[in-house]
Amino acid sequence: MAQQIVAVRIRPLVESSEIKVGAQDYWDSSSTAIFRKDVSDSLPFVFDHVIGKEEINRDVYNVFGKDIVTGAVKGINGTIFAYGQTSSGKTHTMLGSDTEPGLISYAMNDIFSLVQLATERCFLISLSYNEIYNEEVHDLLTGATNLKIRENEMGEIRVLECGQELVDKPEDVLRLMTEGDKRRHIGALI
Ligand SMILES: Nc1ncnc2c1ncn2[C@@H]1O[C@H](COP(=O)(O)OP(=O)(O)OP(=O)(O)O)[C@@H](O)[C@H]1O
Repeated sequence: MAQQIVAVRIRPLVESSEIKVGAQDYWDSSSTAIFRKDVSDSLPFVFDHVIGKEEINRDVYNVFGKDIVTGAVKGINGTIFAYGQTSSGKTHTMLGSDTEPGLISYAMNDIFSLVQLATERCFLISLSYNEIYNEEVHDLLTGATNLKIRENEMGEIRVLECGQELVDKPEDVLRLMTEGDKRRHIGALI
């Protein structure tokens, strides 16, 4: 049975663009809901989890990513998906920064470590990298545009004819995903 967990992550205000111009933090939270501070009787927006602004990417990965990655190595399909408006923190969460690795780094390290331990099985690890923009699917590895998406008889969603690169170490994945101006596209790991 498919399981989905939806969490909202509250990010700190950004010094250079938000604190400097006097932006305020309007949200209070509990462990599963967020509320507007400035609205009396604000209705709660409820999620499976609220990730507080003090939590770093490693905490987020350990709570939300690790089980999905461990499951994937055992053959269970899994997706980690960051969704949100511009500047909400998708790239920070998935890719990270020079000072803080993102979920993709933690996931890749775990995948390659788990695969090395599973000596009784053989693994082929490949990367596809697609962007959905204005309802169109683009291939960020090959440059192909307007790819088609189809569901197969197993109920799996596939992007048709998208490029694939074989990878044999975690660093290959980050290099392929960040060379050129691709850094801005990152929001999901499937
Ligand atoms: N949890 C966090 N802690 C500290 N800074 C964060 C956090 N999340 C995001 N930021 C900062 O907020 C800013 C916007 O984040 P980010 O670039 O990740 O947004 P995005 O959702 O990927 O935006 P876009 O859709 O425009 O690409 C960046 O300066 C980033 O460093």
